[in-house]
Amino acid sequence: MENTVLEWKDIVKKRDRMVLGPVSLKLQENYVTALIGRNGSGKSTLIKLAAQLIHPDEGEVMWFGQSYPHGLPAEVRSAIAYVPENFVSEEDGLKMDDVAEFRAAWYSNWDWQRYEELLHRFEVPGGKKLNKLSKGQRRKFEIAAALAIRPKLLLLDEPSSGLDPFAWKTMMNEIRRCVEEDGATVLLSTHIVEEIKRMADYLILIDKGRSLGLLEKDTLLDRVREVWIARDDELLAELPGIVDSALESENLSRFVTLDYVGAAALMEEAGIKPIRVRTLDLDEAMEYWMNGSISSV
Ligand SMILES: Nc1ncnc2c1ncn2[C@@H]1O[C@H](COP(=O)(O)OP(=O)(O)OP(=O)(O)O)[C@@H](O)[C@H]1O
Repeated sequence: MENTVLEWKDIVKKRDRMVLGPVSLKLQENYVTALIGRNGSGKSTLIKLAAQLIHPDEGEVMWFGQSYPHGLPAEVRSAIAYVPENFVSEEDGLKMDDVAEFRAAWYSNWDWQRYEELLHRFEVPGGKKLNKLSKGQRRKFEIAAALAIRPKLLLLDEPSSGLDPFAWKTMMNEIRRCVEEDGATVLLSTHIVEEIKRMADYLILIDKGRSLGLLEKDTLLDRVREVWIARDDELLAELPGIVDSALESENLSRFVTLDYVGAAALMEEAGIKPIRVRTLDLDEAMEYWMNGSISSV
């Protein structure tokens, strides 16, 4: 049986102009899950709850099967790395190495070799104060420091923001390495389809503070198809999961279904063979999902 590393259980968090939740979601061990959704939908709020930077108004967050409403104990906290979207200003005037020393003392699994190696690969100049780093360099430092913790749970809020393409590729490889070699579980919020394609095993879609569910990426791709058949309006009206349809010519219909297995079974029953079937790209499939068209499994 798979282990649950993180769980949001009936979570409600009230924000100025919106309410996140109720949300119930679980992350299984050793997978990468991408949080997707429009700006302001609640992705960072969910991640901050997972980092216990904020507390829910209702419900509870569980880490490794337990809730800690009065604060994460040191051994649990030291298994969790968090790279925020915006960095804390209290550390601005400190030198990188001093911040690293501080974190090394705090996190029991801190790996100096990994930290140095990552800074070298990211080409971040050593010894600088954090506020003297460029935005991308600062993010590289934070990613290196997060990975140096050798976390069991890695929380990344839009990690690629401001990274150059070389650093972006290094980051993606290193995150996968962290999952494959260290058995880490990763949650990252992103707007970048390529990042989801390359890294994510699962997707969570957040829309206006609500979860539209958690789907395996491959399941999403398997479900959605664009199909062309000889015109049969009666059959088309019965097919499941139709989200888009058009008459291409007098005798040719085209439709998109979110339940291709169900649609194919009905077509077979009716003795209709599709003329053409197209698998959608991830960004197209995600767009249908975002439009509220697919429920989670
Ligand atoms: N500290 C806060 N206090 C009050 N409201 C907040 C706070 N932080 C965020 N919000 C509000 O909560 C909502 C969700 O914000 P959140 O940052 O979680 O969205 P997001 O999905 O991460 O957005 P983006 O993709 O733009 O980063 C927004 O309406 C935002 O204005």
